[in-house]
Amino acid sequence: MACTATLDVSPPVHRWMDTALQRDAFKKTIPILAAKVSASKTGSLLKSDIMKKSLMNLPKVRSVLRDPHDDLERLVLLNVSEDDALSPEVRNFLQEQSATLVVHNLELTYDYWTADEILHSILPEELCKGSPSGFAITGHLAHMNLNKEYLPYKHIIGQIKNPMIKTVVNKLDSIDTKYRFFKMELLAGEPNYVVEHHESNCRFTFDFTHVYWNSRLHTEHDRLVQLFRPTDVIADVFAGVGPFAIPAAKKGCAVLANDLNPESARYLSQNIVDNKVTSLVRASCEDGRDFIKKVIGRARDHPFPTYTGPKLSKMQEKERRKLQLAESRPIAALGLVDLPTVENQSPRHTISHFVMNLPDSAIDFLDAFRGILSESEWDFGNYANMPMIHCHCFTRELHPDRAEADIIQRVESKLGHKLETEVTLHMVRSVAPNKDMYCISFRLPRDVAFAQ
Ligand SMILES: C[S@@+](CC[C@H](N)C(=O)[O-])C[C@H]1O[C@@H](n2cnc3c(N)ncnc32)[C@H](O)[C@@H]1O
Repeated sequence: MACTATLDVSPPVHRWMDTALQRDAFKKTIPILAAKVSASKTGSLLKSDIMKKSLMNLPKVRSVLRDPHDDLERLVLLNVSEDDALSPEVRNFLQEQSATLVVHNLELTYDYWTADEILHSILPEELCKGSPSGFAITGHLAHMNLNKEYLPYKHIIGQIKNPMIKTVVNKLDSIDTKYRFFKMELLAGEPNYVVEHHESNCRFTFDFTHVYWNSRLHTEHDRLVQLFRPTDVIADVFAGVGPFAIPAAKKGCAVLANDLNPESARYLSQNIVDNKVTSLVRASCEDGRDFIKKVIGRARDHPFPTYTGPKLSKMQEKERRKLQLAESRPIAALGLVDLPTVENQSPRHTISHFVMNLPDSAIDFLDAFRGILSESEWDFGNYANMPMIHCHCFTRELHPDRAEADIIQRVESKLGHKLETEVTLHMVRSVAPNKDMYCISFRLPRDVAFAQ
């Protein structure tokens, strides 16, 4: 709770508020002292070491005001209400500066306090300890996960919002099993769930109630996109509305982006246009398994234009590799992930990376990679280097060694092959007390890709 030396600047307590948030009730007037000095002296007061501990220093509150009665005078606000609270040194210093002490009424209103502070003043005391802190904000929409003990207060909690937020929703426990989007209930504001969200210099539009979006994956999106070279061709099997595909294309990559949810595919197409990457991203709407089987042929038959932007310098390559090693757990027995595969192709027709972010079941799709390449001369020649696979997954093994063993075992069993070289495991986030999300990256074994 905000507090200065002797003043209580916490919001008024209103534990009786139940359904309607009355913002006016949060007005608070605090009489404080101000040093009235000529405008030319304000600098000496503000810079003085003696005054440091006595100056008003509150967020969103201006500490120097014009004197309403005299244009040439200023009021330097102090953090006390009684002059006894000032030390003798401070009083002497103010006298030397010909400052006089006056009472100023500091007016704080609802907007002054943070959502957390307001929550603390309205929730029953026993709920204040672990009160839901803040909101996750996406575009104009704030969403929160309220535990069951907060549910009786959900409507009032929903009303605590800042002016940028037009809609507040509570994420319900149930998640759409097929397309992974959250069911949500409106707590406050307009029932408008189509948001425009900005991330990684890209603009994403989507309907929160019909597609998957998780702002917490922002760093994971960035991490993978940074691994890609601008010359790469990426196949995004579970692309959603494009949080990997669009930023990758913005750096020059060509992307085949797929999602089975027709709504995701529709917003993905809109985002491709809005972000002006139409020549670099192709959207499709089919099952991931079919997409994996067909995508090699699509890139071969309809190549992407050659990358013409600036080349990565040796230095940038080194940095990229360092970053990859720093952020992931190289699986010692298997070696490190090497730099991705294909050098400047002209035009681009060979896939360097597959992204598979469907953590619940992406591993189950890995057998679709068996036989994606044929023994044709073209495939042999162009896939001298196998693509990298970045496959997201969950594990209930919380110890890193056991998580590694569990994930590798499931991946190898689905591929029907041992993972050979260049394997790393990256812990993305903890999604529940007993469930972690990982990304395993590995180079597709040749024998799997060329399997009969
Ligand atoms: C966890 S979301 C990830 C979306 C996006 N890549 C991201 O990082 O935010 C998984 C996506 O896979 C899509 N999906 C679910 N099952 C699928 C399937 N069988 N084939 C293709 N896409 C599928 C869902 O519609 C959803 O958009």
